[in-house]
Amino acid sequence: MKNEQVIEVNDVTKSYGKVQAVQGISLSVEKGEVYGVIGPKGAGKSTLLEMLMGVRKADSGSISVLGLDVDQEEETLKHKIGIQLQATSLFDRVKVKEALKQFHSYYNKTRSLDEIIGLCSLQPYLNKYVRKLSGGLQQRTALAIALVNDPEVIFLDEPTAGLEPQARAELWDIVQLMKEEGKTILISTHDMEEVQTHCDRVAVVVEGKLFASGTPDELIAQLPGGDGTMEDVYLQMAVFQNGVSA
Ligand SMILES: Nc1ncnc2c1ncn2[C@@H]1O[C@H](COP(=O)(O)OP(=O)(O)OP(=O)(O)O)[C@@H](O)[C@H]1O
Repeated sequence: MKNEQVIEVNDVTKSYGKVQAVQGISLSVEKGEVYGVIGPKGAGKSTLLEMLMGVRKADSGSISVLGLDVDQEEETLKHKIGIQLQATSLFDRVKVKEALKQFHSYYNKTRSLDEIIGLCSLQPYLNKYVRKLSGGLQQRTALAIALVNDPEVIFLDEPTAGLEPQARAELWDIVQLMKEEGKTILISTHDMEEVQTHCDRVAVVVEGKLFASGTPDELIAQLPGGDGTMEDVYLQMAVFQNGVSA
């Protein structure tokens, strides 16, 4: 049986003035996958994710998420996806419980707050101000907020950046639980160890283009000698980008 495609991206481009941030990317993501997006700084990862979330409009090409066109059916889609917002922006002046309740009230279809609090182990922090929490707890709060509408697809843009190992592990534990529930997760990260351990498939974006994609094992098999780690894949790709081995 063919796996269900949850995200289909077809030849998408996006420029900011003269900067061609995304230049003709096509990819597809299956239901239940943890799909990593990796690449050097400025490669176009955030721009790509933002277009998939429907918060940034592509210049050309098409994107369908859960069978919905992200441009035409943005309103419907908003209720079916979860976006991990940066904790510093929207809700850092409120307490964890208040932030959760506020976002919970925006949606018709929701997941029980108690359940989300349990999933994200936030019980001890409910009456603390978000901005006073550690980076890891802020990210967990942001992830909890992304789960309030019980989304089928979850977008995480560098959720573990700057976190210590324990906080990273806790965040990935929640991602794993979501995967086990059949959710589809798209995640950008600069941490190749995380990619190798947790991602089912990976898109390598370099200078706005899809340089390679596949499972971590498939990408590693493409290395000279066919052996190594995702760190080696990343280094190889950065070398390619500098034209050394092109
Ligand atoms: N709002 C914007 N206006 C102008 N240029 C932008 C804007 N957002 C991104 N860019 C440019 O587009 C290119 C791709 O940026 P993007 O943030 O998508 O890359 P990224 O791979 O997510 O980078 P990072 O790893 O640093 O987050 C970069 O050259 C960046 O400077």
